[in-house]
Amino acid sequence: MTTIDFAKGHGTHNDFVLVPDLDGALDLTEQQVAHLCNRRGGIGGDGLIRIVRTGKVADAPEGIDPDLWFMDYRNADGSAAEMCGNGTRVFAEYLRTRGLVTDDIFEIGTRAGTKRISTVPDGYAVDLGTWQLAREEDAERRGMDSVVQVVGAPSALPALSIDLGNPHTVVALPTEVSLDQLDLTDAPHVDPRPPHGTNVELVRPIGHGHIAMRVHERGVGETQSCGTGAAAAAIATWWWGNRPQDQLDWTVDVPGGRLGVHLDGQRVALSGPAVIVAEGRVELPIA
Ligand SMILES: N[C@@H](CCC[C@H](N)C(=O)O)C(=O)O
Repeated sequence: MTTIDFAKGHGTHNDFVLVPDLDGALDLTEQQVAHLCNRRGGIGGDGLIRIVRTGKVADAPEGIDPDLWFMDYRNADGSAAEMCGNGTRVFAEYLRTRGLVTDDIFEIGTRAGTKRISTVPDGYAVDLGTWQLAREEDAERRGMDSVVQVVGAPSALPALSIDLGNPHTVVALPTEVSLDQLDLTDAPHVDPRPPHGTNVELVRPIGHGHIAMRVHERGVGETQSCGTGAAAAAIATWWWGNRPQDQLDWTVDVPGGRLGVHLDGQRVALSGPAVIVAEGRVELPIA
């Protein structure tokens, strides 16, 4: 029987199983990740983060310092994802509270490249890097590039696809559709179908620089929060509003709390809390 150390943490209730693998010896299968993330048979989480040096990660992108701590992120179904915004803060909290990092500003490796993290009064801010419109020509011409059908909305809704390292499809809800009436049990249907799947954010404007959203995450289902999703939602709302240069700071309310997003040209930063709630040892099922 193999048992491993774990910790459990969350960022605005987007929750993760953290697995320290300080010497890079663990090779978790999809089934083992799915088991650990299972809320009944395992620890439970929206995703799993293995804490390992970049140099020990076979599929780490080139160009990341091999000594940097790497956020090896997997979704609850075991699939690997390029990026997790809330995960970066929880990862940072683990590194700092366990003495693996002592600086207030430091870098980590991710499948979407090196990310810079800073401690801020309410937690951490992470520079998510550059964002792209996934289908710029369509977006510039029509203000949208796809349509989304979500249970609870009377008709298909226009949407904008944004790449933040991982894929997002953002829908601005018309005034007659409330966030509460949507049923996100199943993944919303996105047309055209994104080649690698997508996270879908449903957004409602609340005020100046302030939006609320719900999210259905690729590889997970509906979650209480998604950091890269909050960034995508703020970017899309800003972009639809003709990119006002006096509105670069956004507050994004998610079911699990509140996140901050700062836009800076083609770059975007995310801020919010991070909490470690438990740690222990858990038995790993045979792969
Ligand atoms: N919750 C995360 C995003 C996690 C990855 C996502 N499900 C994907 O597959 O891209 C966040 O806070 O950004």
